[in-house]
Amino acid sequence: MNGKDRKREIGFLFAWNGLREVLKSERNFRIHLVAAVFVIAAGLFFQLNLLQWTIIFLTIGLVLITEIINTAVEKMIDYIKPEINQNAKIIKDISAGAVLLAAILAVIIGLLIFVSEMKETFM
Ligand SMILES: Nc1ncnc2c1ncn2[C@@H]1O[C@H](COP(=O)(O)OP(=O)(O)OP(=O)(O)O)[C@@H](O)[C@H]1O
Repeated sequence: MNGKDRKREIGFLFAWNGLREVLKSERNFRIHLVAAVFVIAAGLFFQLNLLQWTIIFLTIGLVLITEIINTAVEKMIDYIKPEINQNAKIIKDISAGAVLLAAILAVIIGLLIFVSEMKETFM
């Protein structure tokens, strides 16, 4: 393996480490993951089409990725400004706001897809 490949592999390992850290330390991330598993199970039950699956996976990704970035922001603020500080508060609140928005969008998209599927299947 040449130096460039080795560097790329190490970079990948660091990134993987980051995901493991979020999984280990963030309860909300684990809750979102469990929710994603339920949504995928529901998708299999209702036999979603290609477009619906694409939207579902994009939405799951949006929620998980915003949660990961929010965690990075929180950890960065805790590192550079561990004491009570108004700017630290605003930065964390804005970052948490991104997760909230993604979660609200996910609920709306989930309702749009699954309510129409339920109507077709059960009514
Ligand atoms: N250094 C700080 N100075 C002022 N307010 C802060 C500070 N740190 C956190 N806060 C306030 O507390 C809220 C919660 O921050 P915290 O870092 O505990 O995140 P959290 O929402 O509990 O996230 P998690 O549960 O994922 O760790 C922030 O949104 C902010 O309003």
